[in-house]
Amino acid sequence: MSNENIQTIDVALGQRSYPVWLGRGLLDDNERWREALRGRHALVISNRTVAPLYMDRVAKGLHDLHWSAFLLDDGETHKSFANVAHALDALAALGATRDACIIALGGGVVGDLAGFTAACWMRGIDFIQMPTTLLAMVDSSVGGKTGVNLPAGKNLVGAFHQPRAVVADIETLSTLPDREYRAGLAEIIKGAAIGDAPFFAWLETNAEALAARDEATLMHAIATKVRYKAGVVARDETEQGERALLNLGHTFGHALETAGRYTTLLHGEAVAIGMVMAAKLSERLTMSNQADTERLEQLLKAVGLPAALPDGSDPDKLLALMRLDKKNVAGTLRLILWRGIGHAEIVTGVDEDEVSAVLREAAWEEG
Ligand SMILES: NC(=O)c1ccc[n+]([C@@H]2O[C@H](COP(=O)([O-])OP(=O)(O)OC[C@H]3O[C@@H](n4cnc5c(N)ncnc54)[C@H](O)[C@@H]3O)[C@@H](O)[C@H]2O)c1
Ligand SMILES: O=C(O)C(=O)C[C@@H](O)[C@H](O)[C@H](O)COP(=O)(O)O
Ligand SMILES: [Zn+2]
Repeated sequence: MSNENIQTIDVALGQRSYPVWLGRGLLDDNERWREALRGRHALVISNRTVAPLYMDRVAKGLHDLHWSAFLLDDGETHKSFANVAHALDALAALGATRDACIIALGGGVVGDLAGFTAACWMRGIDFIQMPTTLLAMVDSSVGGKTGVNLPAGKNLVGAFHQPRAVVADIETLSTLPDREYRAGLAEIIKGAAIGDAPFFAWLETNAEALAARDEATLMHAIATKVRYKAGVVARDETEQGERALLNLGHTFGHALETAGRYTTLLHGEAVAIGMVMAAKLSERLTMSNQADTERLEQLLKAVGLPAALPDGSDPDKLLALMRLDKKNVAGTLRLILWRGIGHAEIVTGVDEDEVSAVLREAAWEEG
């Protein structure tokens, strides 16, 4: 297969560096991704929606290996500890040795769970990310955050475990439902909002083309976001500092997802709303201005994302859920707040009364 139009973005982590390949037809290009497989065992983890669409292409590249598949039911609720145990059982049934490789074929749910399974089996084996959603291509497949949810909160169990390669075949996006596609745009907008004001302006100009899935525009957006995230991860792999900025909107967003028992809002939608809440809180704390909040809201709406709290949101419940966020320290809220387009900041000891006031106002506006 020709290398034309395939972009390679490196995640520079010394001996654990890996490529993110981005382009059309990559699932069929097994000569390329087979190099990341070291042993003779492979477990493909996917789900019941994605496997019928794309498993055949991956299977062609595994024909001479000892491999099997483990399929999740579809949905965020299946990113669970119980399913990690089932995936580990599948590795045992396969007779997987330490040189085995897990292939994650699907969206972020599959990728997070497969990566965590890889981190656990025999204290850590290889895995390859084959993201099939926009969100997974621009965010979850890159950077090695793996894990699962608990009923008490999002991603409360997990490990940092980097993949050996990311194979982002944009052809797979042709079957992705619109709502899921838009959810992926939220994580692209997030990257621009945190650290790239010119990219934010470019997104504003190209919002219509992006919403219409224009391929050249989309390729530019995906590559820009992946390059940005790869840089942050290379500088701060385990979130000792700067990487926490990638959590803009997530303390609110994860609380919204958990409050809806992982069934009402998609992750990207929750992050979109969460970013607006973070912007409003930042405005209230005089860190940013109303004009920038409005630009953020406008851009999110322009690509079809929600920007307001869902009907019936309970501010007290959301605040209680935010108290279990992993960024918090010494019992105080540690949030990613905003200095305006292109600038986010980690703020420790945020006053809960201020957070509560923003949530109440937002819930009242919706009610
Ligand atoms: N690890 C990280 O750094 C990171 C970053 C962002 C998000 N996440 C996590 O990722 C998850 C969200 O990922 P997601 O948005 O990809 O959701 P998802 O994995 O649930 O996939 C979205 C939906 O699209 C379907 N699907 C996937 N690919 C398809 C395709 N090509 N054609 C048709 N349907 C397809 C899936 O079956 C599912 O129904 C959340 O759990 C979130 O916490 C992790
Ligand atoms: O890669 C990161 O770092 C991120 O924070 C990316 C987020 O978009 C992603 O949702 C991540 O899973 C959140 O991680 P968590 O540490 O808040 O669980
Ligand atoms: Zn996210």
